[in-house]
Amino acid sequence: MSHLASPQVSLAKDRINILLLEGVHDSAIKVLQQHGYTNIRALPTSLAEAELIEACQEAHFIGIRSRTQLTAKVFAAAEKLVAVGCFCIGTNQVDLAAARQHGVVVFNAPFSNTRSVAELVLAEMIMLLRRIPEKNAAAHRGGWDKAAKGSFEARGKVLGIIGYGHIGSQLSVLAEQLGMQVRYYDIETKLSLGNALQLASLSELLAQADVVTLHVPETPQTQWMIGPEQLAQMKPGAVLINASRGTVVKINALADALKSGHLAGAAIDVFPVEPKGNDEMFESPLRGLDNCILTPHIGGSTQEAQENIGIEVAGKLVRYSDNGSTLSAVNFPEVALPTHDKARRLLHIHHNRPGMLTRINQILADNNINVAGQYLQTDSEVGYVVIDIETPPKSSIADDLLAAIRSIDGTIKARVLY
Ligand SMILES: NC(=O)C1=CN([C@@H]2O[C@H](COP(=O)(O)OP(=O)(O)OC[C@H]3O[C@@H](n4cnc5c(N)ncnc54)[C@H](O)[C@@H]3O)[C@@H](O)[C@H]2O)C=CC1
Ligand SMILES: O=C(O)CCC(=O)C(=O)O
Repeated sequence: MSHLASPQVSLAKDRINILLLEGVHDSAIKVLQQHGYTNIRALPTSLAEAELIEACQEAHFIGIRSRTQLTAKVFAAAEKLVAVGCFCIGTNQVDLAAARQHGVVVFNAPFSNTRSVAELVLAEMIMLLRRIPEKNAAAHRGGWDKAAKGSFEARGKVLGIIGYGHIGSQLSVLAEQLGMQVRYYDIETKLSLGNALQLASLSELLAQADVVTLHVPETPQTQWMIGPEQLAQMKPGAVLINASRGTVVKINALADALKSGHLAGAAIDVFPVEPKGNDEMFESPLRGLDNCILTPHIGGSTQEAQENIGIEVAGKLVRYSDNGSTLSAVNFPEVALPTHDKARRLLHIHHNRPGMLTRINQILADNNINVAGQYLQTDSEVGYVVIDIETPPKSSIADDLLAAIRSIDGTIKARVLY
């Protein structure tokens, strides 16, 4: 087989199409441009599935936040897609398994907006303990509720944190500065910061806390974890905060607990169904309840967080595109790679079956190609091998060699970096 037919088998950067949705911060665009990626389409909103499928046909990289649903159907249609950047923490809006099956690597920003969420929750906690939402609403209507009844300091109160990860643990430290007693429940054993205490069960936490706040990811185990039974276990007059995911709390049950007065208040940032854009009507059984703070999923929406997330996730996309590194990918075997100045780099994503590497190496050997370095990581389903090629020299790896490697049964995707 000749490997000299055509030297150019990877795309020039100006032919790589990048689609950014949901108002991803300009910092991402700057990073991409600084690295030579100029073909960027940035939209302020999310897209519904049919529009998304159309928009994805030509995209090599897509950037989203929490609204865009990247379903198996979208991945099946997005033939050129190489990687997805979630410019947020949560990746539940992406069918990660489908992405992996199509050889699409997914990245996120695991902590850049966590301080913003912790600060918002801290503020809401104080507002709720002081009954500010209903006093504020009354004042807007001309009322003047100056009573101290039902208003409390945060000092000395018990804060119950469900999910003691990046957000929950930062909140724990901030709340202790206010003199609160922190208790938390997590399915993992965690390092307790300060004087925080890990409790053995959710029920114990619900029974003890004056303020309950949720900081868990969306998983099958967290779905509807707070329903009528759990709300009934909370202390009368306690307050609930949810800035995690809308599927964690049964919203009708919460509305009932607020209307009955069993709970004194709530602050909710995330909802089972959220509008796709700023112009779509927000519907919720919580609307109109004065003791409930409603915010439009803005826990992480600060200038600082969005700018940092833009830089972080765009950086991960650039690194994968330029260098092949999948370090910190959420759905893919992680491979950390050195630079490849003196070599061409072949990236091969395949179903994890015995003999894949042997077949790739056989093709390289048949073509008298010398391997300078080889990196392999696999998980139960997918293998990712990166091969640095020193000989033949840079200009002589060609279309037919890549075609031969792509034709190995079990190949999902293969590309070459120059
Ligand atoms: N409202 C907003 O704008 C934002 C919302 N989020 C949401 O907050 C969630 C948490 O964020 P981080 O603290 O950064 O995540 P993290 O992954 O650092 O922490 C999550 C914690 O929850 C625990 N956990 C998982 N399942 C659990 C269960 N069934 N019961 C109890 N604990 C459980 C984990 O062990 C972990 O310690 C994210 O997954 C995301 O959905 C994150 C950022 C912004
Ligand atoms: O800012 C966003 O779009 C989503 C924030 C969020 O929920 C997350 O980071 O998981």
